[in-house]
Amino acid sequence: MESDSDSDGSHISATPPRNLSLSPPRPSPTRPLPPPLVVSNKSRIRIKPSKSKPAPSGSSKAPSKPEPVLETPLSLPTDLPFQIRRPSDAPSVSSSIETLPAGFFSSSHSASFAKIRRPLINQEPSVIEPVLTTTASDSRADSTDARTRRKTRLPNLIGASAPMPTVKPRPCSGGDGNFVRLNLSGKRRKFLNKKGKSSGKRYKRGKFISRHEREGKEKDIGELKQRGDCKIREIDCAVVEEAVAATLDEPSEENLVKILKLVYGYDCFRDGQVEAIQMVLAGKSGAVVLPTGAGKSLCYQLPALILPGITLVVSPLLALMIDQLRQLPYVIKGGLLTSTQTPEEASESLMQLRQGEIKLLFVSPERFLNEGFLSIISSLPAISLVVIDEAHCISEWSHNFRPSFMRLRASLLRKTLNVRAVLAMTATATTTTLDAIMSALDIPHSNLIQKAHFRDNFHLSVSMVRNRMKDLLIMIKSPPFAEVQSIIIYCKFQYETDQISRYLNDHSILAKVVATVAFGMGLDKSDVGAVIHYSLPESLEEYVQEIGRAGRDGRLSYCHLFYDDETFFKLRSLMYSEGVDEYAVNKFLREVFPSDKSSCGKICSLIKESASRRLDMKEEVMLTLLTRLELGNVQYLQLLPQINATCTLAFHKTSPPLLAQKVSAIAAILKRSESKRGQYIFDIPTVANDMGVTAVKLTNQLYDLKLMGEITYEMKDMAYCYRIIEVPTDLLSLSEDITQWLSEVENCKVQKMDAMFSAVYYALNLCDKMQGCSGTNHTPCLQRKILEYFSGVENADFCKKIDGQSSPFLRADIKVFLQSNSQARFTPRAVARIMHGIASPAYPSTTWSKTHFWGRYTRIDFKVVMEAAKEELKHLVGKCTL
Ligand SMILES: Nc1ncnc2c1ncn2[C@@H]1O[C@H](COP(=O)(O)OP(=O)(O)OP(=O)(O)O)[C@@H](O)[C@H]1O
Repeated sequence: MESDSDSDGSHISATPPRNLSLSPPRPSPTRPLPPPLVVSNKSRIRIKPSKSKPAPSGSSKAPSKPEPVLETPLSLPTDLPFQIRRPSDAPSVSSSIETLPAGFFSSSHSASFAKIRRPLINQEPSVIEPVLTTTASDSRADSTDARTRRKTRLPNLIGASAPMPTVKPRPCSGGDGNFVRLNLSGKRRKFLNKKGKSSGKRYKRGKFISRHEREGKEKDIGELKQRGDCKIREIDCAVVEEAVAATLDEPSEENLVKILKLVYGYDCFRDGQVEAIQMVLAGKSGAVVLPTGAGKSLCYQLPALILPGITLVVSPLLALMIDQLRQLPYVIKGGLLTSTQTPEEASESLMQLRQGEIKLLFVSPERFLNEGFLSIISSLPAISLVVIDEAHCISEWSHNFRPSFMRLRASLLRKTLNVRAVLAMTATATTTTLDAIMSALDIPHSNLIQKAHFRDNFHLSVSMVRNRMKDLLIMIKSPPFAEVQSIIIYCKFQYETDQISRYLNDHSILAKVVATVAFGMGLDKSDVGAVIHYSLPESLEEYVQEIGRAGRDGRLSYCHLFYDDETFFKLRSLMYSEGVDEYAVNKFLREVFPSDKSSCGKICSLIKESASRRLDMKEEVMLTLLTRLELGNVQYLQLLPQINATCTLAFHKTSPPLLAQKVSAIAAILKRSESKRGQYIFDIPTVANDMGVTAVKLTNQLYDLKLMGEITYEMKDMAYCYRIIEVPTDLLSLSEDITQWLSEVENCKVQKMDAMFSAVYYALNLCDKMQGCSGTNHTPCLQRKILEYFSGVENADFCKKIDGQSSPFLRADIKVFLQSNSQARFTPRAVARIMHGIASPAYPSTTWSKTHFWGRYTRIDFKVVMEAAKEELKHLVGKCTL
């Protein structure tokens, strides 16, 4: 297939290159990179490692009402990129949580809404794995430029009379290659505090902010509201309204361009935007697949302004929602609804929604679990449009599947919520993923708007690693990287970021370390001029998303990837870290469904941590299975918001029997609780079932009693909560079906990893260096590989690093391992995981990495190891749990 690059790739952008030598470093991929240039003060880079802290466990000590919470706010530096990864050192692209940009809550930040405040009591654990970001602190561009070109980021508050920013006309972007206004200041964005001084704080996570700081933040938000009211020149609203009315009557391109100019200051639309906007304005549902940074947000922002009803935007990460809310033009009144808000704040937002003060509402997919939310939303004035941002998260065949996105189906959106049109947007969907998205949302193929998969302003290169750290240092110090304003370095493991940070600091290079997937996914930071992949990405989707953070100003950007076999083997092993066998699926189903056939309607819970260990199944996998049991062909259960399942309660005023006479909840608790040293311990769902109420209702009643001083209580054991709809009659065939599905998902992940390897291998070894490729420029061939991959083209030169070959020592080693651990009951998968050095809930690395077989066979296909383990276990009947 033809590359979509129309040049030799050394200068592929239609727009001017950065003011630097275009010749990239010239090392051959297998030879060391050139010696470092002398680093002047001007090009120093600061690195500051982030510290990952475990999410606080749920506790009833939280002062606010114990409403179950599904999203997790993390405050991270707003001026920094960041990445959330899986809890272990294993990398993962899926995260069922939401994150806030660091520093978002800090008093110095120009926060754009006042709604995120409450400390979480029921949150999913999250671990941040930093992406190392290096940001050159020199300011090469002159300050006049800086003043004139700095992008005005205005808070988008919910107030009805929000004034408009001054809008300057911008040059026509003219296609995929031209993007954001340039930011040549070379200076870091500083967020000013109340006194107009920079706070100096760079990194703070929401969960750990003190009350004092929180109060400061709220004040700031109030000030921002005021500032918005008085300091910014208003656009003539009447003119905008007139243009909107005209466009409603006749949604012609001419009318749309008028609004575009008035509101954004852009002269023309980019490829795909008008079609998408017109489709949505016509009330049609559609899918939009445009490259990273191509301007997908505009495809829903303009309709949100024009359409009479509300636009809901479902986004996978809180950080993205905030970023997008912040970037909304003032005329579009935006809001955000998350379960991190207090009930009062949430109802205030809902009131504003009802009164039409919010036109565009960002929500997380988890919100669609909440019946209260659904009934409120369906009672609202018309929802004109639901937008699914990062829609690939809907599909299990994508690189970033999120079970909660599965809920966003046409049936729910159209039938239950009576939504007029649905718009799915993504930059990274293979044909299989796209089919899955469109079928889930009932979008006809004729309504697919798909443009180039790839922007054309990337200079891509790959090199084989010798000494990765050294190679990196040399690369950062050499042109063109040395002259780029901001560089992101993506790492897979947190320890790598710490190592790199120390190493670069030792070499007089300062850099910042920051984290979360949000920066890999959708954040729009215009001054990133280069991306370095310190480790191999897990898929071409991930690669494309991550390099997509560079060159968003339309200028040529440099993306280099360091490849080494060791990392590849390690990552490929990790693709098997979530897999589950039929044995475990069966055990899981038996735990989920009570043996009592008359349990339909019953509320049940599954305590996450203990179940995960017992079943040797990751919590995310359990959630995926529960979601499938809800949304599969047969609805076996209905997922409810997560709760803390175990409550320990103490009475303070009235004696328990007396209080029980007055309060039915207490009577029910006394019947079901175990008394220990004056405290009453009980299971929330059990008592809720007895009372015929939901777990949330029961906890609300307890909260009221606590406010009255009658009781105090503590809650623990975060659990998935669900109502049984139908008990499956044939558990065996159901587990068979689910296992088959899980195995296909696992194979798909491995194939993605192999495709990533194949593209890199091709660039390094097989490319004939024709059509612009060279030892240091692999743009044409990588582009071709990416395009083939996304179009589902099978190609002959697809190469795998790992085949089905075994090792003569494998069986013998497994035998020795089993004999020396005869006390344990292994499954073949558990053995294979240990041989591949993959930790799992029942076999944590803290214990099992001590065996010298740990990770010994990463170079042998996981399935081959598993087969060998199966054979060996057969010989050890009694110890085998096949
Ligand atoms: N017609 C246009 N002309 C000029 N700039 C535009 C136009 N449309 C959008 N932009 C700008 O392009 C930048 C990138 O847009 P946006 O963040 O919507 O990209 P995206 O497609 O959502 O990218 P990603 O997939 O990486 O999230 C924004 O700063 C936006 O203001």
